[in-house]
Amino acid sequence: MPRKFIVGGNFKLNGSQSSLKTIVEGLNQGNLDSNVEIVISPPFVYLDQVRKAVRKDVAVAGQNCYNKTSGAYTGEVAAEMLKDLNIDWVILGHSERREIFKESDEEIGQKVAHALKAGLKVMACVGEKLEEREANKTTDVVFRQLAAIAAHVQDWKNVVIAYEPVWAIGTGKVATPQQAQEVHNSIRGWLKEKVSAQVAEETRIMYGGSVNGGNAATLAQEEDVDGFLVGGASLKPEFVTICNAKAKM
Ligand SMILES: O=C[C@H](O)COP(=O)(O)O
Repeated sequence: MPRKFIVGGNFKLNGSQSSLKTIVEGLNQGNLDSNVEIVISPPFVYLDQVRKAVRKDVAVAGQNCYNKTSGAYTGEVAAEMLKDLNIDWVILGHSERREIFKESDEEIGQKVAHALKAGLKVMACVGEKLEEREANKTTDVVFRQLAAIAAHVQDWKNVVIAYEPVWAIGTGKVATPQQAQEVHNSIRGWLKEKVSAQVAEETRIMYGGSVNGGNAATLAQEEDVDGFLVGGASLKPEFVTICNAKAKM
């Protein structure tokens, strides 16, 4: 069965009630390819507003969640709380969480385990830094991050992998289609070897890093690119073009 193309919009720390209303209205009026799964991820405080306002064929994700259900963890949000708001997805292991907030591979693995147990679907992010790529350590890094995630996954149906090379995030320096394909193919190979051929075949691998309305269609043609995780451009009208990039082939 072909893998359903999936496009995520990670709004990061951006937006206001007013600007998100405009973005949601744009999506609601947009001509979106029904063969593509679309998930948008506003900051926590706007999740409820966005979920209630956005069309029902667009899902909503948290940008993070903690690995505890409740307790004295000031500032944290539980997977169960996202579920309580009827949020279906969560992004975990984003490089900004890894770098700025010092989340370790193991902590991310625990968050993945907890989120899946709570019934969320997970976009699990992996990706190398520029110096790691230049030192030919891309697959070492990506496989290490992947192993920490995979150790906590039983049912891969609820997991999508987002390959996001750190050097391409927010820099305008998008990976070439060949660079993306090469790593995606390696990730699929890793899944085949370490998990199963079926999981390798069925698990979707998104690319993230400076995707925009101009480069999405070319990237989408690569065999192992099953979608995009979009940052900056997801806040703009061109997000609709990105969502439809596969259909334009
Ligand atoms: O989660 C999204 C990625 O960090 C990509 O961000 P970007 O599209 O702004 O480069």
